[in-house]
Amino acid sequence: MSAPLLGCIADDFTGATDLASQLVSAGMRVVQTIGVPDGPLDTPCDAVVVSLKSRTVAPAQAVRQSLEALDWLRGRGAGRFFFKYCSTFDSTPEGNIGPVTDALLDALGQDFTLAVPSLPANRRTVYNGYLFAGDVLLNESGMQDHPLTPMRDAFLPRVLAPQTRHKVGLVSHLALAGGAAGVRARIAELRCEGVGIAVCDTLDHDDLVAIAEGSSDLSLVTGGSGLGLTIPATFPGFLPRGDAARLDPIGGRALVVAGSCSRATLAQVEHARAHMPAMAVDVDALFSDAQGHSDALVAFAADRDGDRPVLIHASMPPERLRAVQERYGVAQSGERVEHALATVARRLVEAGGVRRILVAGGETSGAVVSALGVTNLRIGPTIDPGVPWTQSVGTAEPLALALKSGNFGGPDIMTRAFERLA
Ligand SMILES: Nc1ncnc2c1ncn2[C@@H]1O[C@H](COP(=O)(O)OP(=O)(O)O)[C@@H](O)[C@H]1O
Ligand SMILES: O=C(O)[C@@H](O)C(=O)COP(=O)(O)O
Repeated sequence: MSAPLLGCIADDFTGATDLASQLVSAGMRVVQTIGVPDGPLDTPCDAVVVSLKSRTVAPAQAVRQSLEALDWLRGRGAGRFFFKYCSTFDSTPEGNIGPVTDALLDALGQDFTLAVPSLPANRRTVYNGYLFAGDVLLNESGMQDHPLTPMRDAFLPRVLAPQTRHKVGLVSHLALAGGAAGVRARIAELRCEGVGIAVCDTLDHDDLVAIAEGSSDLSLVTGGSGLGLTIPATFPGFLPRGDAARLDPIGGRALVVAGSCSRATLAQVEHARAHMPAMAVDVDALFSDAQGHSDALVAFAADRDGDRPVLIHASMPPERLRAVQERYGVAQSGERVEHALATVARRLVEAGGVRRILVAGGETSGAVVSALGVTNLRIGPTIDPGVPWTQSVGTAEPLALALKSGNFGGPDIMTRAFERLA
């Protein structure tokens, strides 16, 4: 089997489907694996995206998982690599963007890479090193209240510097004005200055074209999924394929599971509550009687007729979330909620006839997909930018899964997604 051109390592599952979907849009055949596979790759493809759940684990663990993924991808013959993290640069003060980038560079014997989080299609742009989400700076976008990775500084070189042992620099919009040649020249300059990781400004798609072309001789690039649209064309001789996004039709009951507390998901949950039966997770009940509360959630969702989706959500606004986290701890409450949502989804698939699931939230998606025993995902049509329908491989029956990044999607995505599938 021919080797994939591009090997990708994604630090969460929604991020992985986001990247996979951009690569598919650019005409690549993509396989998305859940974790690092045990064996060889049995499907021909142009790119492989290994989905990890490494965004918020301890840095040493994230590094270990990422190096295992790199080894496996190299073993499959991939020659260029992409470390995918969030377009809002989600990280803790210790990592894991810096430590994983350092480790991948070392393993590849390289001393330089780019950090390109931008995703202009979803209005994530970078200007003079400052990351914007929509019209506002990252730290005013709601991300300052993220349950696990609150982002309180929009100046990315300053966020990255304490996480890496490399000197951090900037490829600014001034260099991008010179197109791919401008990027190449700036990279050469930064290398002479001893910079190891350069954050890239990006305002629009043309900038992503210039960055992809100007960095095509780097073994490793890092960033958000935006570059996924422009990297494929930089492989000499690559011919985009037209049939990359076809999936089998999947019937069965529909479920929405929301564990994201982002502004976008909160608005989507509010919209969905007006259009489908919905039950909120009670975190206190999860701590006093996890099994009993899980039974109640399953019973609520199972006791519905017809094709209309049912919503189970833990999502809550920042002030209520803070109170929960003060009571039970950030990590402990997050894990408890993820485990509960994943258990409910698994039980409803095993015994409730659920075959179509939209999950909101990256960590939540990781927990759900792992509980369902998915090994690979085939990437299908896009619902909203960065959110494709996918089809599971490895489950007893194929499932239709949409793994939605917390911040992605229009207000009605939780209803519209299922219409798109029909
Ligand atoms: N009510 C809640 N109380 C405590 N933690 C919660 C609650 N709702 C969600 N969480 C946790 O918040 C985290 C949200 O992260 P994630 O699923 O990655 O969403 P996003 O995509 O917005 O980052 C998860 O760990 C989830 O379990
Ligand atoms: O880059 C992005 O914004 C997404 O692909 C992503 O990584 C989403 O992460 P979550 O917001 O945790 O779902």
